[in-house]
Amino acid sequence: MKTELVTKAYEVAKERYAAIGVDTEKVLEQMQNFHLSMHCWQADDVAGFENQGGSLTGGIQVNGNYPGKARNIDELRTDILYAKSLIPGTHRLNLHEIYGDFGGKYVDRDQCEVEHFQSWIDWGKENNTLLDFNSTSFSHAKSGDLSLANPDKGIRDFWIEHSKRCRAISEAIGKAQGDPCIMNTWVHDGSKDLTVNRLMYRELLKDSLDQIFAQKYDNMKDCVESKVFGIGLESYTVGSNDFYTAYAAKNNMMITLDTGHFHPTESVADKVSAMLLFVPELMLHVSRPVRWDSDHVTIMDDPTMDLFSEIVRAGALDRVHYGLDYFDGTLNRIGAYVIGSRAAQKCMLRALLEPLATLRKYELEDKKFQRLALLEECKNMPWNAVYDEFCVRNNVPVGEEYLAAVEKYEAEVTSKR
Ligand SMILES: C[C@H](O)[C@H](O)[C@@H](O)C(=O)CO
Ligand SMILES: [Mn+2]
Repeated sequence: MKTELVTKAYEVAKERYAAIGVDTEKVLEQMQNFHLSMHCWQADDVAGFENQGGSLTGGIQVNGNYPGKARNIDELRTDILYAKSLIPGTHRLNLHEIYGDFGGKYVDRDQCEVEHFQSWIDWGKENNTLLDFNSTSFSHAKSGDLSLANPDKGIRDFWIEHSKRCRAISEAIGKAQGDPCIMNTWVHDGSKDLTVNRLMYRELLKDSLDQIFAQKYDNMKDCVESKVFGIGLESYTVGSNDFYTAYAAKNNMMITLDTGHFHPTESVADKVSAMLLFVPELMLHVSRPVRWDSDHVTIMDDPTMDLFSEIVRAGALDRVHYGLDYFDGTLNRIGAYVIGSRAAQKCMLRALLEPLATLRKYELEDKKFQRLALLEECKNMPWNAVYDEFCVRNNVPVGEEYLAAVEKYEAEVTSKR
């Protein structure tokens, strides 16, 4: 696309926004400081490099067998860097423990060490990419239906040890990169059918978490992720939303809001202002549920736009971390990264371009018609010209131009796998 065309459209947009009191240059600066934490697991359908040949378990599922998924650490890194080259701005990478550099050996989950992530730390430095981390309770012989809430002490201790080691790894990553590494704890623990022991499992989970989080660190931050249900674990989830909201509030910890982990009609956007009054920060797992937690690729849909608007309206840009979490094996996986990342950025951009001062003035003056009218007109404002300008300034393809770039990589790289 001709840069002059984009610039021309941006200049018009700039004037239109200035007329409603919005400074697009300031917003573009804010967008430059808006960093996603891209999930490493879209590149290989959550397989990882543990080398034990098992299948994906733990209540999650990937559908599709689109050719060209990353088969090893080098392919995964190359794919992620290519995806990043098509997304404006600078972004973090969110690793799961099973993506360690295990050198072809089988390293069990209770044996993982910082050394298995040293090459990731080096890669992050070389590629200007800060890292986040996740413990991994799924896809293991000891995963079963229960990990940290397992009444079997041996299994529970195994997962407690794993989680403690993951926190130590996160601390080392955070220290090395000079920026806190955010570690997410999500365990799938639950029950397919009726259980008469809801309290006992939750007591066990609470006790496990207390043991895991007893050690205090300076260079990592913890977050805990709830879920409404898992596949094959439909009747009960130990780490429900109520459980983790209470746990995080009591322990002054960060909560992870996965947009696919709530009842379909529940507004995740509405949780932002409620939770931020009681927990220090939020981590997002931006996904797209379709009927169930199906982890479809993020798009610019109403729930995602609402979510980002609520963050901006709450003045909470710096209290939220912006992880993505979807895994779709039915389409080009690099394309999936680009679509989802750009969609999240567009939702944030639209939120930042809202004439909030005017809208709030209308609301306080009880001008309901004016408030609604302006909210409606915002949808028609030329926000897309601002996004295009953001792409130009970051030297990445504008608009649909990235399709050709993804196709080229497919032809030259992934189709040859
Ligand atoms: C792979 C992730 O850890 C996983 O998706 C988790 O965050 C989740 O959302 C499970 O439904
Ligand atoms: Mn998640």
